Amino acid sequence: MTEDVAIRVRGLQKTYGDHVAIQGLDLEVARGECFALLGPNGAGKTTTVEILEGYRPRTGGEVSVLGVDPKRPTRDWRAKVGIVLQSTGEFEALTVREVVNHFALYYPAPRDPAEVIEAVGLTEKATARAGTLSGGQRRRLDVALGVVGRPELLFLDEPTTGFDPEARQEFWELIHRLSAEGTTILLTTHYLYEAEALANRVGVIHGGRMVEVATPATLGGRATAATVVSWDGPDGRQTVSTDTPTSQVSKLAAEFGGEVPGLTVTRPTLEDIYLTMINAGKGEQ
Ligand SMILES: Nc1ncnc2c1ncn2[C@@H]1O[C@H](COP(=O)(O)OP(=O)(O)OP(=O)(O)O)[C@@H](O)[C@H]1O
Repeated sequence: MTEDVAIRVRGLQKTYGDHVAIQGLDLEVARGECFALLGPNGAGKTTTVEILEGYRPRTGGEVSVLGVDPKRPTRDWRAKVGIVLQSTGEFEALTVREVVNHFALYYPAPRDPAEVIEAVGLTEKATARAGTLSGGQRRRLDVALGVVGRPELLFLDEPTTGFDPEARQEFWELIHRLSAEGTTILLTTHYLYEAEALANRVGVIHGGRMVEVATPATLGGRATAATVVSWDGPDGRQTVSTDTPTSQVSKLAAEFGGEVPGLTVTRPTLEDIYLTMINAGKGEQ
């Protein structure tokens, strides 16, 4: 494996009894990259991530994570990998500070627990017992436990589910800081705007297969998709789909002799593109 690849997956297969959850999935994540796995419920995101984390056995295929097959994790490898699971329910009786301090002890070069608690916005709750935290605060604690070991590679499975908008913004800032420090991040999320805010590239999984890998700006032909120009005309709302929105707007401005009433110029969002891809793939299931 070359040094600049953090995760390499070839032909990954996973079956649960008769059910084929992952069928020949390929994935490559570069070191320092933030990569988001997208896909509908049951697509196979958590299965894939947990195989990469070494928590689920695979049925077939090749997997290398930081140069190690997660089937045979070493202690050194475990220390380099940070994990934020979908939810944790232990440590109810310990305070936030005690839990983070406790986790820091497992790692050779941990971050300062107080700084981590601050970074996830839990300083005011540092002395509260974990069992008394709200859902969103609990999730922040999960994130703190994932990053306290200063991981080279961080797995985040739906990290901001239950976060309020402000907490999500703060979390994104934390992820940007970790990215800037060179941490490789593999994230799953159902929030398309979150993938757009954080990820260098996204991969769409559907029915256990990787449908497409691209940057958020180019997924599904997004960069070249037509722009929709809408305005209020004398006969009601008008809409034009065009590859030359600037000239369309200039023409309208000339027609109206200045401001165009109710003018909007929109490109498809990542969510529009994603939903089109997923709906197109439904017939293949
Ligand atoms: N332990 C299990 N035993 C049997 N089937 C399972 C098990 N875990 C997952 N599956 C099945 O494998 C498929 C993929 O599940 P997975 O949890 O990986 O999807 P996901 O993309 O993470 O979904 P979500 O967005 O809902 O979290 C689903 O059909 C699911 O029912």
